[in-house]
Amino acid sequence: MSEFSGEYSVEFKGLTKKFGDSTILYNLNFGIHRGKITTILGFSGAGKTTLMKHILGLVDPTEGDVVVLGTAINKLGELDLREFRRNFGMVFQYAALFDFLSSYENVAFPLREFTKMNEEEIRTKVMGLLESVGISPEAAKRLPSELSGGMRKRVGLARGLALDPHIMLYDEPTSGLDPITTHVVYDLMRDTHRRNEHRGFTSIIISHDIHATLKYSDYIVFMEKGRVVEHLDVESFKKSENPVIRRFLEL
Ligand SMILES: Nc1ncnc2c1ncn2[C@@H]1O[C@H](COP(=O)(O)OP(=O)(O)OP(=O)(O)O)[C@@H](O)[C@H]1O
Repeated sequence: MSEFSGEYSVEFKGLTKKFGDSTILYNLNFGIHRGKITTILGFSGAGKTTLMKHILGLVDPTEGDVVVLGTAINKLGELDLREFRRNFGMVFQYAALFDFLSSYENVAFPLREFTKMNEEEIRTKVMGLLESVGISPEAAKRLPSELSGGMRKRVGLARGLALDPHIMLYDEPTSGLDPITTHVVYDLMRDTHRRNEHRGFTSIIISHDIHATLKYSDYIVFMEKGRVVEHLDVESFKKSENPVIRRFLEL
């Protein structure tokens, strides 16, 4: 595991991405603060998911570098990249659990895949993780189809945390949830962050949800058409006079 201690967990250095003739990201230069919650906000098609894919090394920059925990991830070979991805935990839009595995087995999966832990160690770790996200031992035995949407997100979060990642990535983590469950999930994300922030744990969230973003983020990166319009701490963001931001805030 990385002992990285720089100011930014992720740095985009002159990142440009083109698909064919269309430019999707334009010469981005900024850093995502280590130990903080940063939300990437913007309208559909702004390039948020493409940016996230660069952080994970799933797509290569057309120009520039993406430096994660001090390593230019776009320069790693396949094997090193696979190992490096242990630094990340991910929670995607639809929780993306394995349907045929119980909650317990879903959380145990990365431990079986990537560690040499024995069954007893796995049990202790999985039950601790499930407890930390509010999943009972009884619910641990259930299949995802037997859980509510909010509970599936909790299990997804527990699974994302299994390998003690340095960076958690959430792509639209609450889409499809009702407003109350949305806030429960955000509370959980924040609690998870606070429990781990002493070790530089960084949370990066992609969202359209302005209200949750203002409530839960430390920093906000607002993107429009492949460019960063503002990158500010949340209090400064609320006061931004930028007309694009004002329009978004008034929605
Ligand atoms: N593999 C690809 N090939 C071609 N174009 C792509 C590809 N991936 C994304 N794009 C285009 O890049 C632009 C940005 O897409 P992206 O998914 O990053 O936006 P987004 O901000 O995440 O949007 P949303 O909020 O709707 O998910 C879109 O116009 C999309 O069509």
